[in-house]
Amino acid sequence: QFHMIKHEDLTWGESLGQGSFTHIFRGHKTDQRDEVTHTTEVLLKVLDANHKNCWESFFEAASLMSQISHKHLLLVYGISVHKSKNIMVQEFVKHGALDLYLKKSMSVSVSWKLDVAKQLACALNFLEEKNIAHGNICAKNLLLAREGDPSSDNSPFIKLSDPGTSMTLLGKDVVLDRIPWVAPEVLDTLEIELECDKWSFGTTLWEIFNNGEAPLQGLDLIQKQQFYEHFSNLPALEWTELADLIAQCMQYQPELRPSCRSIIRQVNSLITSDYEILHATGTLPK
Ligand SMILES: N#Cc1ccc(Nc2nc(N)cc(-n3ccc(CO)n3)n2)cc1
Repeated sequence: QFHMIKHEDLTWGESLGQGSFTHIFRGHKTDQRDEVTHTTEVLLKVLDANHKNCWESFFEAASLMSQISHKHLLLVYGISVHKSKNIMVQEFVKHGALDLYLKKSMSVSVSWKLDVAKQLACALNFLEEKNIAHGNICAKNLLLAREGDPSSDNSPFIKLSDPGTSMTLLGKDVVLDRIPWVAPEVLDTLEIELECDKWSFGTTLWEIFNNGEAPLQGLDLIQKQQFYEHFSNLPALEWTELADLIAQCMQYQPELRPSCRSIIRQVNSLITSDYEILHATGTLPK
């Protein structure tokens, strides 16, 4: 169910950092189509050699992304296996991960952030309709394809990245370190259900409206575990309606979390609300 890409058709560029058990590089792939050679810029995601046992889950995550296609889901061209290297070949998304982008550019507007939130909600709704749980929703896995800028008022465009190695194969410490993105019930079951993505959506909203600052950043793994044991909540944002939506998503009882339809409706009402107009124009409508 995968397009296999020959290693000799890949050229490697600079390293762009690393994720859980993976390294990412800029690169190119060439393919011959009716005697014409096409060169495409790609992102090469390599599974660490010392985590070879995760290769099924690494490719399973990728195959999830290639079985379905949606404008807000990352395009995976295929995989390449060469000697001990397992490589996922992804479309290169121009502006990279949203968390780094938000940290760098402190000037994105409330409407820009709401636009991104709505796109993520649509991607989750699409996955929910297919009964597919992603399992790793966070700002680091939201990729910015188009910046959108205030002057020409064209809007941002995001793509949801692959979920990466599944929770079950990650060590307990890696799962604990994903607090508060990972839903509390996952710590016991290590099972990813649709409701888990709603919890993570709440955490990601919090990140976006805190300019990419990671929630619970300073806490160690014990303190993170206690955050859940004490049924704690993230600090509420000053925009009450937004804080309410985050609180609904981050309810400890999975069945109480809102449906994606409800999340989209609530994000839409935030978009049309006075607070947004006030922040966009500096004045409230008469
Ligand atoms: N400076 C810079 C810069 C870095 C990366 C890209 N592009 C890109 N394309 C992808 N397909 C995936 C990613 N990722 C980045 C983190 C993760 C974690 O999952 N993915 N970045 C563009 C500019």
